[in-house]
Amino acid sequence: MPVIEVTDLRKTYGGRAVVDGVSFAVEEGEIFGILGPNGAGKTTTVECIEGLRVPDAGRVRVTGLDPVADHARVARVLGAQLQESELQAKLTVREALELYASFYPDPLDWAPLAERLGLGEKLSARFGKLSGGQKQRLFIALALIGNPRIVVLDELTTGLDPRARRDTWELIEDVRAGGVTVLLVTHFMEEAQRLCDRIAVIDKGRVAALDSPAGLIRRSAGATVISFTPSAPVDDRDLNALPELASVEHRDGRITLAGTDETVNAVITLLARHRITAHQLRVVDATLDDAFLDLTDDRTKEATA
Ligand SMILES: Nc1ncnc2c1ncn2[C@@H]1O[C@H](COP(=O)(O)OP(=O)(O)OP(=O)(O)O)[C@@H](O)[C@H]1O
Repeated sequence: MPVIEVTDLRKTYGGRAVVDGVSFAVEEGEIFGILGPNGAGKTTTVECIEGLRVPDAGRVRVTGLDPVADHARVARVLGAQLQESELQAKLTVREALELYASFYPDPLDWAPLAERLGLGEKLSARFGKLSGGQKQRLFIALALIGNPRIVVLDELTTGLDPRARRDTWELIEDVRAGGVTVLLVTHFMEEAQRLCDRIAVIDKGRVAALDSPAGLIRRSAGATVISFTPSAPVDDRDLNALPELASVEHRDGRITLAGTDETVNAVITLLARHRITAHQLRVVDATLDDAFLDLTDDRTKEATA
């Protein structure tokens, strides 16, 4: 059963549709990612789910509740990462954790949570004196302290060093293992690929694609890339006739083709037929990075169309 349902959501600022008919559903217990370029409308979408912005049109439901009309009840099931301005500089880490724990009927024990997030040594430090990464970790702790059914994390690991980022990923996996649904807005492909069960790619206020990370990679035009230096010239007409070919590039005597496994098999057959040897042959699978660029870059779309 979906715990978040967004149907034809629209939000306009100054006559410009920033969210332009977004629909998706997040199932209970999944880690659902929202990925998209800067200004795509991700935060606006997520803040409509949190009840912090009022949609111009469309419907949002969180565990069946309207986040605007039922704000107090939604706040009890949905934990969200705060914005920096929402905490006073003089508050200590311990005070912030105790204060936020007091808002909820069944909060988590804050001490182990702080420890898990590497804040155990910082309990007496004032918020204003924390580093960017420490503030970030405190915001994650505060999003989880109410023991929510759903947690919304926007730019979860921005500002964290690689070690802290990996620790946070493990924490999120533990949180999900405990039955919490996670909605994650991220710019980091590695993070999305590692954590998310499904991803909605949002571009210019619309859902450009919605699939598992592997599914998005498979969908991208050049899911497999083969490159080689041929021992003799290869006719461009033969290359362009290869099945499922997405692109051909010639550089310094090297040929790079993007396509699928079928393209790879066909080019090998083609070379064998002409008795051409493929020196330094490399075959690489596309990454989520490639899929993301492919799904959100107009030039690529125009080129493949
Ligand atoms: N309150 C507002 N008033 C006017 N324009 C806004 C407002 N909030 C957002 N916008 C505009 O809406 C667009 C989408 O913003 P949003 O923050 O949702 O994008 P985003 O996908 O989260 O981007 P980023 O990855 O940069 O955080 C941007 O062009 C932004 O300038």
